[in-house]
Amino acid sequence: MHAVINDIISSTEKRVQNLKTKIDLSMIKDDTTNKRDIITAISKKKTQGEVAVIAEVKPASPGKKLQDIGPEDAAMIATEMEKAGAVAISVLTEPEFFHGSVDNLMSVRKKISLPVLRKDFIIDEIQFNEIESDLILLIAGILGDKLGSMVEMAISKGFEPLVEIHNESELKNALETKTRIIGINNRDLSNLEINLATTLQLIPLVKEFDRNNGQSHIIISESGMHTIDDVKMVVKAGADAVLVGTSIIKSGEIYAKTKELVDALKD
Ligand SMILES: O=P(O)(O)OC[C@@H](O)[C@@H](O)c1c[nH]c2ccccc12
Repeated sequence: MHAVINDIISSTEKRVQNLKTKIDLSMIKDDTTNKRDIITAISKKKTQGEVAVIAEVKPASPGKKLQDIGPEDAAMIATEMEKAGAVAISVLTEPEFFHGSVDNLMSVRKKISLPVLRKDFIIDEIQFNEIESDLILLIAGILGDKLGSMVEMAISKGFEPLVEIHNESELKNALETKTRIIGINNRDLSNLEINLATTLQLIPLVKEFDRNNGQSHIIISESGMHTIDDVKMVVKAGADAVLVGTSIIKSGEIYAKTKELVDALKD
């Protein structure tokens, strides 16, 4: 792990300790009734010849500020993304390194009707009780042996888990869990470098597993995509959806940039 990731995990451990003193167990929700389904939404995009773009409300990444985003701005940005045809919205809730907040997520989920992904560093089940979302990110490289049980707990709490992996051994671990969605992160958490070839290399392994086991995972390519060509490349390789933050936020034209990527397959 890169030093920054270790710092993020330490900071998350403190947040979790703090949550444990604050969250009353009676607050635990297992509300599976009003969840928004991303799997159907993704297949619908495909039949329309559009790219399933999960657009991310991302105020910063470690050491790089993008845009101050409070709850009102988050809702406005997400509304533009929804209008432009995004299939789902990802909202950063990690406060220290990504300047996100659970208030941003709450505000977004109230304003729009797309499925919402909670983007954070989930290391303890108590975090499932912090806020409601449709999907929740679980990072294989961080959870290690705990991945399978965290996936099951997330499901029992009504979340659709999105398990993020970056290499073959993390993928193997992910495929042993009950997750239906695999996110291939093009960013290597050990050096923070981006390489879109990660997606191209790992997709065939998922497909092979699915063929041999009669399963069909949804594959999302995550991070480092900026252009129509980037998106086309990973979709042609078999990605069912793409997760894009930085290039949409940095463009300053949320609607236009999101739409450009949604329409990447049209000419
Ligand atoms: O901003 P980008 O390069 O388009 O990437 C978005 C998303 O993939 C990235 O924010 C991300 C991927 N995995 C994460 C885990 C935690 C926080 C953030 C992330």
